[in-house]
Amino acid sequence: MVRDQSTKEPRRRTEPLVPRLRSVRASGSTVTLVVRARPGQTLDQLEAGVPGLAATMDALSFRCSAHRGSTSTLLVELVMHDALRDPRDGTIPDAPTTDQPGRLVRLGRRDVGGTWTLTVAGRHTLVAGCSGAGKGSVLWGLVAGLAPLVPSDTVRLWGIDLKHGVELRMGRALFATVADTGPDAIAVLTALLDVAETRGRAMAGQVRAHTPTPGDPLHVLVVDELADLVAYSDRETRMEATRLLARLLTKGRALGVVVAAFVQDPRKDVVTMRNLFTQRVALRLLSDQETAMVLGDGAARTAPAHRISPTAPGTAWVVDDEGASDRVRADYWPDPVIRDLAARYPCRVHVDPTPTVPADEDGSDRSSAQHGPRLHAVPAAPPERAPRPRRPRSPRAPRTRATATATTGSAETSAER
Ligand SMILES: Nc1ncnc2c1ncn2[C@@H]1O[C@H](COP(=O)(O)OP(=O)(O)OP(=O)(O)O)[C@@H](O)[C@H]1O
Repeated sequence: MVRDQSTKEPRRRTEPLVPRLRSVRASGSTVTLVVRARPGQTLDQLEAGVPGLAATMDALSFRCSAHRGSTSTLLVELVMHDALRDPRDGTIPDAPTTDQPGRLVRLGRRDVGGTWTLTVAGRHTLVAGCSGAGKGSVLWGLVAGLAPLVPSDTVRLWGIDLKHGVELRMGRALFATVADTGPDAIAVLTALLDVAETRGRAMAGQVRAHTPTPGDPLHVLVVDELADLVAYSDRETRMEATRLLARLLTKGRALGVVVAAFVQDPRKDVVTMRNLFTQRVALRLLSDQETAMVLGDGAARTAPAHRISPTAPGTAWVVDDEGASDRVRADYWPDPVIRDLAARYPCRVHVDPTPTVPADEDGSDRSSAQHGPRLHAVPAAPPERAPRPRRPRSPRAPRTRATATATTGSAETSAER
């Protein structure tokens, strides 16, 4: 028999190579698929098909990762309804979440279920979000998670808030210092660099990572609106702050000196040292370019922070160490709760951001006073200044149910905006 090659060959070549669906599991708001590549297929090819699959299934968002580290099997989590829709208030922790200071700080919820945590120790954190995106929720969640270790000076919080200290002074007693002028901010950065230098010398050849203990703390610098410091202040402050901060970001991590910075506008001319931050959180952003700037190339597709609804402040996208993205929502911290938090966990070391005062020798700051940072440490809580008036805070209830998908391109459309 003569085979008709002209009709059969082309059809065989165009047959799609369908990956094998290994399992499907529904739980809570998510459907989890395990998909195995066929011979010749790669995980990247499988991943490229997930946005289409999610759109077909009307999923709100999706998350994919290599299944148990496999190079041929993909785990796809499709989020079918918005578990993060209703806002939730933060609660003051009674104790640290782990016995490792600065690890697993609880910030809120993940849309695939469970708690959203961040590790602050050993990482520099950049949180970006447009005005009203809810940066305050992430900031106070982070501070609250560390707060139980503040009174024992196992964690020491430093603040820079050049908007007259309006945000950070709400919880002023938690902080060893809050700098609200350019020169004070430079003094704070200089002092923290001194701490890092001193520790670096002491640790050389002994240990590679600092372990916080009472009196020899994990130093966490919280910068509210980074652009005020590195982009919008006077030229001298801007240049010096950028230089000091870049040095701190380069050497501080293993030495127990970390930075958590918050910024509205992540553009390159605003935050030149973006890439020195080792973990990033993208709250609502204004464009897919901003999403890529904060979370990295390709993130606009898998972690579309520019599509977060303005009616859901505190919602963010994060990308973990393995490149998997997560939609999360921070708990909300009303002003009275922040004040209670500060009253419950006051910092007992006051650092006076006046560069002219000589270093303290009384041993109250073993990590830094020995080698004389330019700031003055006293073993007492600072006198509380009356907080300056700020915008009233009250949680925004969502206006409509989110119908958006992270995948279709038409997301969070008319109903939301
Ligand atoms: N997690 C949250 N849940 C519910 N509502 C929130 C949440 N976070 C913030 N909000 C609401 O959104 C408002 C704006 O939040 P926030 O002040 O934190 O934004 P922001 O990003 O710091 O803005 P800006 O840069 O303009 O100061 C709050 O006053 C509050 O009403």
